[in-house]
Amino acid sequence: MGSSCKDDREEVIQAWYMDDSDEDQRLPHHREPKEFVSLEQLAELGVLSWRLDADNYETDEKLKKIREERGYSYMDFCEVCPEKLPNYEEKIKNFFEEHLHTDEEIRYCVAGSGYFDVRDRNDAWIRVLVKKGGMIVLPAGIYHRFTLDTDNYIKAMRLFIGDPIWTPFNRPHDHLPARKEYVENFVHKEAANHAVNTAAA
Ligand SMILES: CSCCC(=O)/C(O)=C/O
Ligand SMILES: [Fe+2]
Repeated sequence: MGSSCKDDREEVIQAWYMDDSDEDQRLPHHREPKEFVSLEQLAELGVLSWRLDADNYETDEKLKKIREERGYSYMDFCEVCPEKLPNYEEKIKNFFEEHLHTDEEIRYCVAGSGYFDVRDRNDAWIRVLVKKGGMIVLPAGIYHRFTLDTDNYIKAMRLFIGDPIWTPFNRPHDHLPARKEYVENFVHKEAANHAVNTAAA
């Protein structure tokens, strides 16, 4: 993508490095000065993203193609707000515990917004804001967490390959094969690529 051509995903997905303040988790938690993270940098961590037409998800050919290509046979919706989510307080607390899954976490925001925080290669938190129309895939084995923002509402489509397994493994679970594979593919290999590219520049 040329530098003059803005990536339209940036209108619905933005990412930045977080500060380490203990203030309300729903605040943006930008560093001072702000340190944004590009969608390409997220992809280097295995975090994939798309912009889709959230008003027409039933008939959206782009979503259909992604589901077919990536084998996302399962789909349901998760609405996070006190009125709609059973055991809201407990769920919100659990979502924000740092954890990993043994499969991809695939979320497509069809209304509202929320923050998916992911660890970078050096274990720093990157906050990923996903708004209506944003779809992200967190790879199996990446440490992450989720929180609502101050608007307190998200409706997300959840996708999965086959029968869904939602089990979170709270950190530390470094011995799991999914974690070892993640570290091999996205921490070690990507660190080596980065070193080569930096030396060549
Ligand atoms: C917006 S979907 C709720 C968050 C969730 O399902 C999850 O697994 C977070 O890590
Ligand atoms: Fe998760």
